[in-house]
Amino acid sequence: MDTATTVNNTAVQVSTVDVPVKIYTQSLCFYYRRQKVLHDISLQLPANQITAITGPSGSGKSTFLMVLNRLWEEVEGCDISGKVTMELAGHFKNIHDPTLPVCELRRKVAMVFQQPNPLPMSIYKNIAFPLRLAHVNDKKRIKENVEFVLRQVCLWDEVKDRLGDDGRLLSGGQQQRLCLARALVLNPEVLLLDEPTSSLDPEASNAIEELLLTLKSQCTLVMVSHYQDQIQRIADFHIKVLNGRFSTGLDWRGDCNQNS
Ligand SMILES: Nc1ncnc2c1ncn2[C@@H]1O[C@H](COP(=O)(O)OP(=O)(O)OP(=O)(O)O)[C@@H](O)[C@H]1O
Repeated sequence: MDTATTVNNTAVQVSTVDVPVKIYTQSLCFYYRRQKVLHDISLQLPANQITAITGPSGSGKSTFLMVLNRLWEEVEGCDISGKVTMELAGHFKNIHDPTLPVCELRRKVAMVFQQPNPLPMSIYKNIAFPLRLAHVNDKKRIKENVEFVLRQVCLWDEVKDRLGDDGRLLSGGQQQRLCLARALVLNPEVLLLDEPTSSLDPEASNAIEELLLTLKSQCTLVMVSHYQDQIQRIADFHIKVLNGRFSTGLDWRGDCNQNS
């Protein structure tokens, strides 16, 4: 592995390779009820790459993901300082800019959680719901999109005859793939993944890893993972966290071209 050396406003330079930046954090700190759990994080996340975040339990990995789509604002007693800038629809924006409504940010920055969280509605509606929220009303288009993303996450064959069943009746692994499909249906620019394969069997896990590699062409992936072998297989960059402090540079997988 190589280590990132220089950063400017448009690219992370890793050895002799320049990689465009999608997300900057500047002096980012995060507090739960005044307890500081993220400490002064300034880093750059490369566009259209998979960046893996690893670290011991409780070190702040999930909290960092929640900052990137402002999900922390739904949790009582939290506070933040510093700045997060993201390239969205071709423009760099402070994600806390009042001109960027949080619902619009979350459409572009989707998240899949460690614990699958299907909505209390049918399998079909779980996927159609975000489309409806985004004012997509064309039933044919919704149907096509639902099928497309369910195929993408290798769930279509298992659920095509029971699309009206409650999503919560699926197995844990199926629920995880359903939630990934729901995250993908609005074509996010950034996909945040918190242990995306932790509830999957090896076959489903391999299929999802393959999918994540293909998604690099359409979005930037930031993935928390405890699995070193998974990081070796699919991540391009690697950031380590310890007690809310992030390693200063990105470790770059020298053989990342294998995953391009
Ligand atoms: N809602 C909350 N209120 C108070 N403290 C919290 C809350 N959520 C998380 N924490 C604390 O913040 C710190 C970081 O938690 P976080 O969930 O981000 O860690 P993590 O690295 O993702 O852990 P894991 O690998 O176990 O999922 C921990 O000390 C945790 O106890």
